[in-house]
Amino acid sequence: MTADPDPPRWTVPPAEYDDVALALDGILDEVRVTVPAAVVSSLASSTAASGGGGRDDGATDSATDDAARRIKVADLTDQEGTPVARLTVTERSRTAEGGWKLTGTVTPLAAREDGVFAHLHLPPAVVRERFAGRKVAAVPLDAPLDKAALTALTAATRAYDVTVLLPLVGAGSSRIVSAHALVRATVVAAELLPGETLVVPVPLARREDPAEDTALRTRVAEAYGGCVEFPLTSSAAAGGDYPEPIAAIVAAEHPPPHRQGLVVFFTGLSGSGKSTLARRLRDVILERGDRTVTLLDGDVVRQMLSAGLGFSKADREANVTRIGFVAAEVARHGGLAICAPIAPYADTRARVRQMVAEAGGAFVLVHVATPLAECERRDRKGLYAKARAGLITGFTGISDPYEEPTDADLRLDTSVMSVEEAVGRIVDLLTARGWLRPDSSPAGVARR
Ligand SMILES: Nc1ncnc2c1ncn2[C@@H]1O[C@H](COP(=O)(O)OS(=O)(=O)O)[C@@H](OP(=O)(O)O)[C@H]1O
Ligand SMILES: Nc1ncnc2c1ncn2[C@@H]1O[C@H](COP(=O)(O)OP(=O)(O)O)[C@@H](O)[C@H]1O
Repeated sequence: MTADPDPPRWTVPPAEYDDVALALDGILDEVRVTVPAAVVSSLASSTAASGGGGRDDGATDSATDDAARRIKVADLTDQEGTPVARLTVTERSRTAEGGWKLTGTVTPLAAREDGVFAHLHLPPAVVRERFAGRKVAAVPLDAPLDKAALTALTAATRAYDVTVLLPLVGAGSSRIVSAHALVRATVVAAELLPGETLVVPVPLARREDPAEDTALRTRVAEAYGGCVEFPLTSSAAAGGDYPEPIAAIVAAEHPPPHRQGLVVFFTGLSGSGKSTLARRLRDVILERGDRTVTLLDGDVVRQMLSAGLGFSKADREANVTRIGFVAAEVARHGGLAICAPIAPYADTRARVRQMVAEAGGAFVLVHVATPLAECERRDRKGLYAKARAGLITGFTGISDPYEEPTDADLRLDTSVMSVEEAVGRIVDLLTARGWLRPDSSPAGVARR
């Protein structure tokens, strides 16, 4: 069989990238990867352009199916686009969403240089060779070891010459601490265990199915030279009784709420009062002095981050997603971001909520539910009048949708409450949930 002269290439998502790494290390026999729709349609279009016929963009549905079926070899790249592995396809299948998955074997194209504690990485073959002739206990870990787990592990590995600790750092692998902290905590644990130890991070991505996770962990342990009877998923939970140096690593990842990343996200019609409340909230928090604040106001964002975007559904989604991305990064570092776009679509707001959660931040949705009639009466910028006159099309609330949130943490109607009252309600909520400290407000500042 001859390989395609110029195989298609694409960037695989993190979990698939982790599987590729495990397959290159010989832990998995095969990988199963998703073919991006754009890759299939561009293959189909290029066939059509060379005489295959098709729809406007040159690709019919059967042409895209044919194109996916014709992929025999593909180059899989890392996030920067560097090809890391060549896939030789053994099987193809359709996904429920109508896309394609390819299964196959991989060969290396470039050494994987990135990843969590990459310098500690050792392939199983190297570890087995290093400890040849010795009795090796290999223990996958997805949580920091607490005192009880360390005692159990010490007992379980007593009869072994070497203990290889395998912190699982693949996509979605640890729910208690970050992958980096898990490796740090494991390095500390290794020093607390008797006998010879080695720490090797393994990028095993978490599956949906716990049985599959367990089977894969056993496979990882066996690849590294042996498996001991030890609960593969550590029973340790956040708040477990950890030895001091591990406790410090876990605690650093679980700051008290007033130092946790937080996004306060205002949504509401134009003129509802989002910017006014967002600015006042920022000032109140700065006056209290307990947190720094990044304000991502709708108008300012549109000049900076979203210059050039208009008000079509796609442009609004892009604008709000960009705001969410920046806010999530602020939250990732323990900051407080206040956002104030109209954000008319529930899906986009949910996506922002998700991005913030993935960055480890908390998310508070404030619906500024001032009735349209009052927003229109205010009409500070004269835009409602223009929208009514048909001079502006697709104006939110007049000729474009606003999907009322059903998941708001607070609903504030500024036609019946003052700015100070509304901001006071938000401060009360943030304080009740611990994101602001109750004792840091100089009397009378929050409510004048
Ligand atoms: N067609 C249309 N619809 C709604 N709003 C319009 C439109 N055209 C311009 N403007 C002005 O743009 C401001 C809204 O921008 P946002 O970035 O907050 O909107 S969105 O979240 O992307 O939907 C909004 O400002 P605010 O009044 O501060 O909300 C309007 O002044
Ligand atoms: N209780 C209130 N809360 C917020 N804004 C109010 C209130 N009462 C009157 N306003 C006025 O309504 C207007 C709201 O405009 P703005 O804050 O720019 O809204 P948005 O950002 O939602 O478009 C401002 O002129 C503000 O002074």
